[in-house]
Amino acid sequence: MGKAVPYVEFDRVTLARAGKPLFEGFSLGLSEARVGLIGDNGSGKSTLLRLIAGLILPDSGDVRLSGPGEGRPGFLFQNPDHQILFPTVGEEVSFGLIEGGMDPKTANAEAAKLLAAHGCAGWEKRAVHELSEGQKQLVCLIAVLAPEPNLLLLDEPFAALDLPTRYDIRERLSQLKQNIIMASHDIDLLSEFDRVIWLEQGRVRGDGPPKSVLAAYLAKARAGTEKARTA
Ligand SMILES: Nc1ncnc2c1ncn2[C@@H]1O[C@H](COP(=O)(O)OP(=O)(O)OP(=O)(O)O)[C@@H](O)[C@H]1O
Repeated sequence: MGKAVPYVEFDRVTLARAGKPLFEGFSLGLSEARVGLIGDNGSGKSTLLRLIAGLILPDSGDVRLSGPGEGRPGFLFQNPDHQILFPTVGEEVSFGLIEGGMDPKTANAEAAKLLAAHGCAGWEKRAVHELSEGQKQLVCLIAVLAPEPNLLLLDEPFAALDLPTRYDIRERLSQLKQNIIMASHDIDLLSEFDRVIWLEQGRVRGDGPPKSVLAAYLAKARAGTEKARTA
């Protein structure tokens, strides 16, 4: 069987953040439908997702998107408050459709349909600031999916959610047809992915099937805890 063609390709990417090198000659191709990113705080997961989304540009090298990576990816941030732009749920969901060229009246009707399809019928006029964190995250997910992006980039979208909401959104994600690249600390969720990449200080420390990469990451984290206890 031939090697799958990557839909995201980092080609010798170099990037400094706050004057410090983070990625140096970083090359990586992604061709799997569900790719997980794991790594300690500050290892570069969010920055990698932002590079893929084109929200930041490399200092040198290229990030290329093709095939299922083409078009503007949908980006779900860790904190819905960093994502939400509008006062009402309806405006938030219709925005991406209007931006994509749909006339506002059709976009509003479409937004209402999408909300209803996700169990949020009649939410159009609701004020976003009155929603719970989980409800906000759900609205963000519906808004991100509305323009039907080929690729979804998810930056620890479950961190602030209670368990039932986490399972609900997780179930919704598992049914999506889109390719997904997700940064997460949720070992259970990542164990269902096709490939997991372990980042450490802007480098790939582990890469492969979830079972082996997650086991190695956990072992390293536990060893660190052990060392701290005996120091
Ligand atoms: N906007 C920014 N300006 C300057 N430095 C930044 C910025 N964003 C991130 N960094 C730095 O880049 C490095 C990687 O950060 P990044 O947010 O990509 O890590 P992460 O793996 O997503 O971490 P976490 O798990 O805490 O979300 C860190 O050293 C961070 O301080």
